[in-house]
Amino acid sequence: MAESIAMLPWSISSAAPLDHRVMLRANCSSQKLERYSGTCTEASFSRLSSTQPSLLFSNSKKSRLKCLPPLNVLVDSETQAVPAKPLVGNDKIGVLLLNLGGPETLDDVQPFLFNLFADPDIIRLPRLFRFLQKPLAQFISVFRAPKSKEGYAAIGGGSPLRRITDAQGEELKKALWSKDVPANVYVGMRYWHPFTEEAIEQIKKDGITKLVVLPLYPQFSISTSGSSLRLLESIFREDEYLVNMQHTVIPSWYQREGYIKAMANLIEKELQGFDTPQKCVIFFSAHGVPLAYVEEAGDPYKAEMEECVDLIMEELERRGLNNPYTLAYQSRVGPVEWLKPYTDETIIDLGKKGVKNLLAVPIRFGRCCDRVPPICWSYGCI
Ligand SMILES: C=CC1=C(C)c2cc3[nH]c(cc4nc(cc5[nH]c(cc1n2)c(C)c5CCC(=O)O)C(CCC(=O)O)=C4C)c(C)c3C=C
Ligand SMILES: [Fe+2]
Repeated sequence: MAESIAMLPWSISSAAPLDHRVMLRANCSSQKLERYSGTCTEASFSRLSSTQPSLLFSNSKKSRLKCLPPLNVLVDSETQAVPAKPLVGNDKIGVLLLNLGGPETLDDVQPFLFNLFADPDIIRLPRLFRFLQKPLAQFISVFRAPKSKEGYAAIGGGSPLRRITDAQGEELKKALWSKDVPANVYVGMRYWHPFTEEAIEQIKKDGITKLVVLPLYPQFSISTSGSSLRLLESIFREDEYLVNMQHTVIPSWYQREGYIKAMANLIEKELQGFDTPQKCVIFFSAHGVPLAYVEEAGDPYKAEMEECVDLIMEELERRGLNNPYTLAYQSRVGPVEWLKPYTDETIIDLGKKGVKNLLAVPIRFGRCCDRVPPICWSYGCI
C-alpha cells in the first residue's frame, strides 16, 4: 500500500458550483477566448425560474458560451453595462458569499442534516411524492446523525466551515477595499447559521444597492450552488427591494487563473516533501453526487470537475511536473449509484498496482477540516 500519503491543506475554498445554468442573458460574444476561459458568469435572478429547470440546468455543451469576465466589475442586471469603476454616486456595494453551512456543535448535527435532506435539490423526489420530503428528511437525519456525529467529533466537535467562510469574507473585504471598492461582504449559508435569509435581511438593512452573488463552490452542482441560487431566486421574487436591486451571479470559477495557479502552487509545494517527487501519484478526491444528477438532470459538476483537474495538471506540466494523476469521488450517501470511480475503491486499486507515494488533493470536499482532513479520517486505514 502507499508508503507516503501527503495531504494538501484545505485552503482554497470550502465547498463547490451551478453552471449556466442560471445564465439567461450573457454578454460574452465579444470576449476573447483564452486558456482559462470558462462559462459566462453573469446571471440575473429576475430571469430565473425554478419551474424551468431546463433553463437552469441545460447540459448542452453548445448552450454554454465561453467567456472570461473580469471578477472586479459589476454587471448591471438590467443593462449588462460594465462600468470601469463600479462605485458611482451613492451606490452601496455588497458581495454575498454562499456556502453550505455546517453544524457548530454535536447537538446541531441532526437539525442540520434535516435541513440538508429537506432540500429537494439534495433528495430529488418525483413531483408526486414531494409531500414525503420532510418526513423523509426527519427519518434520514435521525438515522444518519450518529455516523455524522462521529465524523464531526473527530474534527473537534463541529464544522469549521463558518469560521473558514467568515475568514474568507474578511480577506475578500480587505482586498476589495485596497482596490478602492468599499464593499460589504455577507455570508449566507444554505443549511445552517448564518442562513441565507439572515444575510439578505442584513443586506436590506444596510441599504445595499448593487450586489454580487458568489457561491464559494468552484465547480457548479445542482446540489450546491444550484440549490443556494434557487433559494435566493425565490427570496428575490417575493421582495420588492431585492427585485429592484442590481445584482449579478458568479455561478462557477474553477477555471479562473488565480484558482488554478493556487492549486498548482499547493501541489508543487507538497510534492517537494517526497523523496522521489516525480514518482508520486497525484490523487484528486472530490465530493460526489448521485449519477442521476449528471445523467438525468444535466448537472455540469462532473464535466467541470474533470476540466478543472485537467487545467491544474496542464499548469503543473508547464512547470515541468509530469506526475501521474487520478480523480475519484467520495462521500456517497444512500443506496443509489454515485459518480465513479469511488475514492475508497481507487485507493485500493492504486495500492494493488504498487503505488508507494500518493499526494491526496481534496479538490472538492465534504467534511473538511484543517486538523483532520477527511481523506485520512475516512480512508486512513485502507
Ligand atoms: C445526500 C446527498 C448529498 C449530496 C448530493 C451532496 C453534494 C455535495 N455536498 C458538498 C459539500 C459538502 N457536503 C457536506 C456535508 C454533507 N453532505 C451530505 C450529503 C450530500 N452532499 C451530508 C449527509 C453531509 C453531512 C456530513 C455527513 O454526514 O457526511 C459538507 C460539510 C459541511 C461541514 O460540516 O463543514 C460539504 C462542504 C458538495 C461539494 C456536493 C456536490 C458537489
Ligand atoms: Fe455534501
